[in-house]
Amino acid sequence: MNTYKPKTTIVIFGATGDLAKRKLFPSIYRLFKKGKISEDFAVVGVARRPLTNEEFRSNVINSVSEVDQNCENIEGFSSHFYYHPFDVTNTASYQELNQLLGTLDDTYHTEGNRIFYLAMAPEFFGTIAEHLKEEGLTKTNGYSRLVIEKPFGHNHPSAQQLNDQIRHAFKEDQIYRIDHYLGKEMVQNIEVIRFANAIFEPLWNNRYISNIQITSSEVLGVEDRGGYYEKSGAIRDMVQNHMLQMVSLLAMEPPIKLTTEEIRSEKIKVLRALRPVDENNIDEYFVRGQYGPGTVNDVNVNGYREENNVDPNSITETYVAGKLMIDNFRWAGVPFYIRTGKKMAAKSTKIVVQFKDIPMNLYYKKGVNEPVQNPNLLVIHIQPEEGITLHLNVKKSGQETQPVQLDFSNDLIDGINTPEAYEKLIYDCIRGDATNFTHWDEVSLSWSFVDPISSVWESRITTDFPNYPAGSMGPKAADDLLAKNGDHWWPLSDFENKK
Ligand SMILES: NC(=O)C1=CN([C@@H]2O[C@H](COP(=O)(O)OP(=O)(O)OC[C@H]3O[C@@H](n4cnc5c(N)ncnc54)[C@H](OP(=O)(O)O)[C@@H]3O)[C@@H](O)[C@H]2O)C=CC1
Ligand SMILES: O=C1O[C@H](COP(=O)(O)O)[C@@H](O)[C@H](O)[C@H]1O
Repeated sequence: MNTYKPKTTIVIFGATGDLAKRKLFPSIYRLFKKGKISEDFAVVGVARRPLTNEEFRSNVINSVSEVDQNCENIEGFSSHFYYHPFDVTNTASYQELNQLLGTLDDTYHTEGNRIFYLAMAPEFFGTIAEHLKEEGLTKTNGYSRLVIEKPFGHNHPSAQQLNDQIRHAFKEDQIYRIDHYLGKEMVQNIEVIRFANAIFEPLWNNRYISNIQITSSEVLGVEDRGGYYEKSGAIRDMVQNHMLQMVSLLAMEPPIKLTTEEIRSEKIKVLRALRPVDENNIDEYFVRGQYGPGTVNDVNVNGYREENNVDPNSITETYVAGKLMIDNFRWAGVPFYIRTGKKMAAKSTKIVVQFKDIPMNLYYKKGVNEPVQNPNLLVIHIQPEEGITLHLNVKKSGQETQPVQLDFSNDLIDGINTPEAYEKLIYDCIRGDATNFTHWDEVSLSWSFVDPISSVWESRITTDFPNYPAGSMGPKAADDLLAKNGDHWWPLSDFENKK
């Protein structure tokens, strides 16, 4: 059993915000409840609104209680929380914060270990990082780590500028860029499924795999984030980060060791091998969509253009489907299809690995009654359910076959909900494991891939929007994208409720 319990002070910038309330406080609590962090920890909340320590602690208790029904020792937990109100653009306040951190280092014996978690709007990331260095908050006997939320830039130039700014204050190995998909249990399982199973790795290439499909569909729309989303769209919001991260985990070569450097280095090679898409070939590879009014779960809902803080003539895409080609030896000729969108029929993130048909299928006869040929599929269920399904063919009667499924459901093994992504990522950061955070090179290559696509879309005014009704699985053009290759999206409904 791992008995190492790291000691640290976590400073949350943006401690009165939505992310802190919904994800960060409950995740830190779960680590505390499971005994994964030592009693020697403190959390300092920073934001502008004037709260006392007691009021802040009460907010923490409320937010934890909302997601955790069984809040043992919540008072004890909240006693580790302190609140320090200030405007992060105010230089003088950082010195006061430093004094507080010095006191907490002594009170909690944290050995000067400090994590600065930037849960604030991105325009503050650079300023805060610079102030932390200039005002001496990073100069301690322990470690100083910077956790940065998304979005990391709006495009390559702005991401580069932000990176240069934070690199003045923190070295690359002190920076933990969050991609919360990398904290999901089944995303972390991709490597294990591939590299710990003799039956998969030998087949994991263009000789045996026909195509790989990654779907991340959402039922929710843009909610109250219309202002942000208008400038982002689905390509920046989901493709540049989460979707490309899943592609790189699925396509990377086996790392020589399971170290942060080796794993990241293999992922980076995948991103370097992505076939560039530009104005000359964009329609061959990418499709965009925007939801119109429709019905979700039997409720009539607005279209995107009717949402708050959205331009009534907006051409922002709320859906993207793409065919990604990885031009390397292993994957030449194998399409990686991705699709993601808001206000779709189901909340679901799934990966479907479709294997090639066997060279001569004795059981498949074209002609009368045409039995369906069922390719072998490996389905990785990321969310809401977590597990793996392997689709095989077995004997039905006579010379007919029928598809069957071998299921592994993660709930059955653990017997409890799997940990929140944020809980795992915060724990990794406290322990200094940056494997499930993105290196600058990954961020940079992802923006380089996505930028030409978004600039073409922004420059080409589409008259087609809205082109899919809320509650559907996206525009027809996304089906055509695969049909051109003789492929089709595996319907998510085929994989639901099978366990
Ligand atoms: N919410 C979510 O689910 C997700 C959020 N993110 C990212 O996390 C970050 C935070 O998001 P979210 O929590 O939703 O944002 P919110 O708008 O809810 O919170 C912003 C926080 O920043 C504080 N703040 C704003 N201006 C200042 C200032 N000048 N000085 C000090 N504090 C300030 C606010 O407090 P006050 O007004 O008291 O100053 C508040 O605590 C963003 O980068 C977002 O993109 C990423 C993924 C999911
Ligand atoms: O980063 C983001 O992710 C969420 C989807 O995350 P999930 O864990 O619920 O799949 C998305 O809604 C949001 O727009 C985006 O910023």
